[in-house]
Amino acid sequence: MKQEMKIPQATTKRLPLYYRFLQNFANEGKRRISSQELSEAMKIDSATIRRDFSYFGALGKKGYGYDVLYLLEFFRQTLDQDEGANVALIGVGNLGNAFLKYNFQKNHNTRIVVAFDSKAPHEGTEVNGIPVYHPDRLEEMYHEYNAELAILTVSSRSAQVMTDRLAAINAKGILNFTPVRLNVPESMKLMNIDLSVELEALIYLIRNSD
Ligand SMILES: NC(=O)c1ccc[n+]([C@@H]2O[C@H](COP(=O)([O-])OP(=O)(O)OC[C@H]3O[C@@H](n4cnc5c(N)ncnc54)[C@H](O)[C@@H]3O)[C@@H](O)[C@H]2O)c1
Repeated sequence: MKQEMKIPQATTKRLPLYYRFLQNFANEGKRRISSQELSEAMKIDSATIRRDFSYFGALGKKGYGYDVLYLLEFFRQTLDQDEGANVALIGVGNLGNAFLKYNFQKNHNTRIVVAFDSKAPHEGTEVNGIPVYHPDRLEEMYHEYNAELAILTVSSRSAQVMTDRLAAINAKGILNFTPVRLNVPESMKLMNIDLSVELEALIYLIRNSD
């Protein structure tokens, strides 16, 4: 992202969501939207939306709401939607296979360009048209395919080792699906995705709603 200011991770995570909803509104021909309308569509409270938007400067006007096309352009640039990113997938088991079969590009400019699995042959194979190599070739192929970041779906015992190797080749970020709390250098961005944590949060919401 181009932004230099410190934006909370929770806000960052919502940006692609805002972008998608704004795209829908724009496609419907809507040119103006209030935080209340966005709130109802996205099921996020309007105070959160206003606070999120405030990190990017005063994007809305009182009594007018937000200019949909302006916001869309703003988020598109902020999220680098034009450029997209090349992603490497490390670990092609149950989860990794599902990611290779899911076409990210339908919604985003981001794509998995190369994958690695210890069961793959040295010369490589293909899953859904995406090359899969043995991890012996990580350092060589990561650069060959211009990967910027990695999705980590290896078994727990390999998680830190592969993270260290990714750090050594200056991978910019890791989306970590393993349950391991990874040590990464400061220069590397890390996001952890844990379905059980998300599920617990949902259960909490269900139990505590009136
Ligand atoms: N975050 C979540 O919500 C969630 C959900 C399910 C599983 N997981 C985690 O995701 C990971 C993958 O789960 P899975 O069910 O796909 O497991 P899996 O055993 O089916 O797949 C792991 C794959 O990693 C490969 N691998 C192991 N070491 C490697 C290395 N050094 N380099 C490259 N590939 C390597 C294995 O050959 C295997 O194909 C696990 O750590 C699991 O705990 C997370």
